[in-house]
Parts: sequence; C-alpha cells; structure tokens
Amino acid sequence: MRIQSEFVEGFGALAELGPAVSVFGSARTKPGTPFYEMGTQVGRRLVEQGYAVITGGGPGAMEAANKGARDAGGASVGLGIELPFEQGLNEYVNLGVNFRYFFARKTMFVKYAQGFIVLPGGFGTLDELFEAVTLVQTQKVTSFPIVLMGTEYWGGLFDWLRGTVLDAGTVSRKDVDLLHLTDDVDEAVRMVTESDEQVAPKRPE
Ligand SMILES: CC(C)=CCNc1ncnc2c1ncn2[C@@H]1O[C@H](COP(=O)(O)O)[C@@H](O)[C@H]1O
Repeated sequence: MRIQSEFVEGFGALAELGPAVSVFGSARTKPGTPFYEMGTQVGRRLVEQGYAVITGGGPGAMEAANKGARDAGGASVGLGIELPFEQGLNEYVNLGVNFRYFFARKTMFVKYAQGFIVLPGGFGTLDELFEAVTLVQTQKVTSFPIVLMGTEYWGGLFDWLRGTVLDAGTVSRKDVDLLHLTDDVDEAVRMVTESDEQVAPKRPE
C-alpha cells in the first residue's frame, strides 16, 4: 500500500541520520531577503553544532536552511511533497525523500528531529507548528523545544495565545510556555539543542 511504503521508505532513509533539527518556514521567502538570510544562518549554525537539518525540501525558507546546512558541509535533508504545482527538491538537499501524503511526511519531521525552528510562514508552517505543539502538549513527544524566529512576525500570535486564548482557559500557561520566541540565531539553536541533553540518550545510535 502506498501509505505504508511511504512510512517504510522514510524510516529507512532517515534511520542513520543522527541528531537533527527540523526547520520550517514560508515556501515564498525570496533569496536575498532578511528571513532567507536568517534561514541560511540557522542551517549553518545547526551543522556547526553537530546537527543535521531537515526541511520540507521546497523553495523559500526551506531552501535557505538547506543551503546553510549544505554549505557548512552537513546533512541537508529535504522531505518533499508531491504538489500540483510541483517544483521538486531544492538544489541544496543532499538527502531527499519524496512523499505523496502530508501526514506521512509530518511524522518524519517530528520523529527524526530533536526540536523545531520555525521561521515566518503561512498555512503550511502554521500547520506544522501547531501539530508539534499539540504533540508536546499531549505528551506524545517529550522534551521537544519549539522556537519561533522573527519577534515582529510572530508577536501578534504570541500575544493572542497569551491573552485571548489563555484567558479563555482553552490552553494552560504551561502550554503557551512551550513556545519560545527570538530573533537571535545562536539563541534559537541553543534553545533547540540544550534540552537535547535529556533527549539524546533515548535515541538509537
Ligand atoms: C512557491 C510554492 C507555494 C511552493 C510550494 N512548495 C512546497 N514544497 C515543499 N513544502 C511545502 C511547499 N509548500 C508548503 N510546504 C510545506 O509547508 C511549509 C511552508 O508552507 P507555507 O509557505 O508557510 O504555507 C513548509 O515547511 C513545508 O513543509
């Protein structure tokens, strides 16, 4: 069955990856823009700290993170998705897997990463972000730091969660505290890798 084979293929391709961080962000972020540059720096810094970089393998922020990772000589993973307006994996991916199903692909982002760094993005990015927060909140995954980058971009969402949503009692303080926010690349990388000390021993070699 196609669905099953996507999981098998994904698990097989990523089994030997070692520690990794998934980086998300808009497919529409253009090269030369500040957020593209931020993505490149995130990819580079993660590799310098000994991490593989996993992205959705597409253009924009994904491409930026893959570029940074590859240029720094690291593992640059792209988990591509078949879309009607297919663009293929970006040129900076050095380990690529293609998926037809978003849900199979999303499993890989969480299963093979120690945390998420989320650059400014749209519906796709929000989907990935909130799936991860839900998994952490419900303790389906543990010690999984999630860092949003771009204080101005995410600030409104942050305030809304800590105001309206928290006040309504639909989330707890502990839940909103799962999300970190920064503009600083080193700080973001530190946040996702620090708690890895608790996570690392649980991962198979
Ligand atoms: C120019 C364009 C729209 C290309 C679309 N090509 C894509 N290729 C790969 N992953 C994607 C693509 N679009 C959305 N995604 C997924 O959704 C996220 C970005 O969606 P968005 O641009 O924020 O909503 C990415 O992290 C990725 O996992």
